[in-house]
Amino acid sequence: MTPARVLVRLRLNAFRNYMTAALDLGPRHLVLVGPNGAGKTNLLEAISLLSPGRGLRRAGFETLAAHGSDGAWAVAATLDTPDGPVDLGTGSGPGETGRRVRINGANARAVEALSAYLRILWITPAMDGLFTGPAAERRRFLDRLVTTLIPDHSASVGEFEKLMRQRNRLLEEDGDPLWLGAIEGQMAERASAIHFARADCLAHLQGLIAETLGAGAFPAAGLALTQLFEDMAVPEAPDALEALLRMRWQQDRALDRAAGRTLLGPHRIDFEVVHAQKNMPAALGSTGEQKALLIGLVLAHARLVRQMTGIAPFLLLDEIAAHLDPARRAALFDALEGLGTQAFMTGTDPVLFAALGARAQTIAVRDGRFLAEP
Ligand SMILES: Nc1ncnc2c1ncn2[C@@H]1O[C@H](COP(=O)(O)OP(=O)(O)OP(=O)(O)O)[C@@H](O)[C@H]1O
Repeated sequence: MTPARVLVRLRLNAFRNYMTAALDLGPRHLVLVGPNGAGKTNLLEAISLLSPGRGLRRAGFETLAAHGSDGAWAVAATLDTPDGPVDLGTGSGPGETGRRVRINGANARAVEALSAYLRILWITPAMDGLFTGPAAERRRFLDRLVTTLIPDHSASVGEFEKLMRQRNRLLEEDGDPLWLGAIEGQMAERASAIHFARADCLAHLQGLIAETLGAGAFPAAGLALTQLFEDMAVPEAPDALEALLRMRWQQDRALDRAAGRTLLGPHRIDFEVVHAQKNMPAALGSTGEQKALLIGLVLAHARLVRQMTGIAPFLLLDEIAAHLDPARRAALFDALEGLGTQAFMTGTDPVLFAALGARAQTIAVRDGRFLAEP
């Protein structure tokens, strides 16, 4: 399936170990090969910054400029879309801690504006411990998935957390109850939207995983959010959840004051993944099995994003082939075809990508420069 959206040109300026670099691409997948420290992940990170957020390393924008430069960096891309080419760019000036986004030469009002043109999903080695690590990492992962469906979701999570910190401070200072009530009301509004966005995303994903990835290399996963309330079910209507949370936070003020934090809310939720064929928590799988589960989840999500938004998300797959046996690798490459998207993959050994054949363009990277096909 030929992708409807293709990243045809990428330019980097003073971005990490790239001084100036340009890459012209066709509709095929891209495989970047090179030794450790060549700049493969840096290139994926540059592409990831064409979506809202801090990119696949969650790095501070002020750390992205080439070491020893004046602190300015820029990433620019040309995207072929069904409506014609679109120029996208992002970057920071010297000493800036934020970043700006430009679309077809004009400053965008918000970074979320990028989502009208492309969506991006990624898998990196840092996610290898996703199922065994802390709940906060899984929550962040889930929120990133939701954000590829609902671009404002991450901003809502950020606003909720900011309000919650205000509530915690007010509790500590024994602040005005009226003021507390107002903050709890705003928290409840966001918390309800956040909860239902996460739950809906998992419910849709669950259906798609069973349908498309149930058998074979990427085992079907059972997905569920942990309980929001220990003692009662979540009401089905968003308004009812909002009202209930407002009431519970008001009731729990003394408890939360003693604990020094807000004990109840969407910031405490985890999500569980079960290896359905083995009926076993994902965390008990082998390294390769966990990787396959993660890939299954992300590929199913890519399908979901395409179904719900009409945009097939680009996939950034950093060091993806390393832990997969040859059968799973071949299955991954075949699965990419059905998604109708461009994938960008990295590895130190081109042999691992041989099964892609003519479906991919291979570019060698050395010291922040692109070489011809190896
Ligand atoms: N701000 C920066 N300025 C200059 N160089 C940087 C900056 N940030 C990172 N680097 C360097 O960029 C180089 C390439 O890093 P990158 O993570 O892209 O390597 P890689 O090709 O993915 O390697 P590996 O196979 O080890 O994962 C590293 O040597 C790193 O130290």
